[in-house]
Amino acid sequence: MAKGDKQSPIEINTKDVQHDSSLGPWHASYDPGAAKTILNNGRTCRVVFDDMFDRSVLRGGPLTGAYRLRQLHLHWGSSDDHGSEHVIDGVKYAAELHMVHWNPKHGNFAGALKQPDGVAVVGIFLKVGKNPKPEMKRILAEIDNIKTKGKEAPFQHFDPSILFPKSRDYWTYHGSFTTPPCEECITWILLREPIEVSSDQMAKLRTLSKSGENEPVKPLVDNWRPLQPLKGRIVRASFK
Ligand SMILES: NS(=O)(=O)c1nc2c(F)c(F)c(F)c(F)c2s1
Ligand SMILES: [Zn+2]
Repeated sequence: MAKGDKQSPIEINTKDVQHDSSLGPWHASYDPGAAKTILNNGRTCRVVFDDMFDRSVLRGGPLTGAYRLRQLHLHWGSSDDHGSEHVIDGVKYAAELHMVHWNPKHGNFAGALKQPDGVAVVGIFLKVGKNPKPEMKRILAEIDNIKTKGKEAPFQHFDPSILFPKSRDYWTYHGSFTTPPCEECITWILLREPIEVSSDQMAKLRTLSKSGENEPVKPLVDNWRPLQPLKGRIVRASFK
């Protein structure tokens, strides 16, 4: 897979993006009761949702049908000047949040990974600024409970749509998981407007360790994949 021609992440050069007037708005209708746990899997910090039914779904935009929210996670750097996976006109953000949804017409998540329309990921850029979004506090407050690899804590009554920026403007393209085995099953929906976090919040994220409880601390940082070749793909924009 990783040698395919639809790999992610990519750099988005906005001069090459094509506005597509047929791209409508996307809609997330999430059930706060679907949130279950937050965990440190040694590679990222992940919030897991109940995806047995269509409780929390994403629809519209470039998608056909309703995609179920399965998990959200983040990628970040060892300092505030980098960390995002996608890069916009050379700009790297401090972090990138991914909300992972899958298409139930493929039966289950494992089946969806094998399909080009199997998975939809909403990507939100995190920018270090002066007025951090209070909604990020809930996730960061849990960091102390999941410091080491394998640690998991209950994470309930959480509606991740509170993390969305004001604007719904997005870029979309077909790509892959950014972690091995990098299946090319993702419709990426990258939001143009970043949300703000504080430098202290980024420092908090960097206190996560990728090693287990009784092992020497190895800071969980720089869990982003390098840019992949565009290979002729078109990135479309929902906005002019
Ligand atoms: N960074 S990503 O492209 O959003 C992304 N990677 C993965 C991955 F490697 C997995 F094994 C997995 F089960 C996922 F749900 C995702 S979602
Ligand atoms: Zn990711």
